[in-house]
Amino acid sequence: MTILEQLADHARERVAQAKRNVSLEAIRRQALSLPKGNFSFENTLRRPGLSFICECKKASPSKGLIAPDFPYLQIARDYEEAGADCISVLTEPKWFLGSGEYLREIANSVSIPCLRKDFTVDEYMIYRAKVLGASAVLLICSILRGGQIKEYISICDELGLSALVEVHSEDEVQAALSAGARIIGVNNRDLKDFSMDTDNSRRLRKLIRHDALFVSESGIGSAGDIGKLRKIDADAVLIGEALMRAADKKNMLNELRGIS
Ligand SMILES: O=C(O)c1ccccc1NCC(=O)[C@H](O)[C@H](O)COP(=O)(O)O
Repeated sequence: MTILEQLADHARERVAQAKRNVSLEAIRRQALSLPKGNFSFENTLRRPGLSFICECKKASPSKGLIAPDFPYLQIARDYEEAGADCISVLTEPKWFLGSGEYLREIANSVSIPCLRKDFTVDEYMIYRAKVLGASAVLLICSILRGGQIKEYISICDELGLSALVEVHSEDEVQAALSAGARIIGVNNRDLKDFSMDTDNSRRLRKLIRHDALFVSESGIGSAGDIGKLRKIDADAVLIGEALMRAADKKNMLNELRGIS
């Protein structure tokens, strides 16, 4: 079983457990009772220039423990102060050591949009994301069927949340576009074997022109990487590990943004 299949299976178990405490109908009602979101994540990415989505990630399947000391609120505030456009918060508990509570607290403490970074396998997780204060959720094409991607985008639309639809191959770009994705994230990491190829963004960029916003994800860690992504007109970059390992995150983000 690949790590991605294990992550998806475990997400299904988490959802089954959560439903024993709060039913799907109850979480749906709770989410719909909140003011509808205003698609702030998507609108932020639509602004001219390259947007920076900065990630709060304590650990990962490929790297193990990345940040033994993880003052997530301070990290999120530092990102915002240093000019991050959005924050990505890992909520997966087993491999990433994330938590929904991190997302809730961060979303309450910053004024920029927050993405719930998790392995969405059930509509329940989208309603929960809204309740936790997220402005966007991640939909990974390779763990969803085409019909599910479309259905989940329409649930996001109902709630005013943005959907970042993640792809790794040409077929997945087509699936994302057919499902009506308005934001497509190209992952440079192959989530089945962890191999990294930052050229994947350049290759798939040609297939995503004006139909959707283009986000390059993973393995981005230098001003040189950012320069290449500016050249292909990426709308946004999603950066995790390079920032998490930097002792001075504000300084690192400034360097990546080209601000000295
Ligand atoms: O990061 C992993 O090891 C990983 C393994 C399996 C599924 C997802 C994984 N990462 C999630 C991400 O997509 C990254 O956290 C995100 O794109 C940032 O990547 P990076 O800048 O390389 O930390």
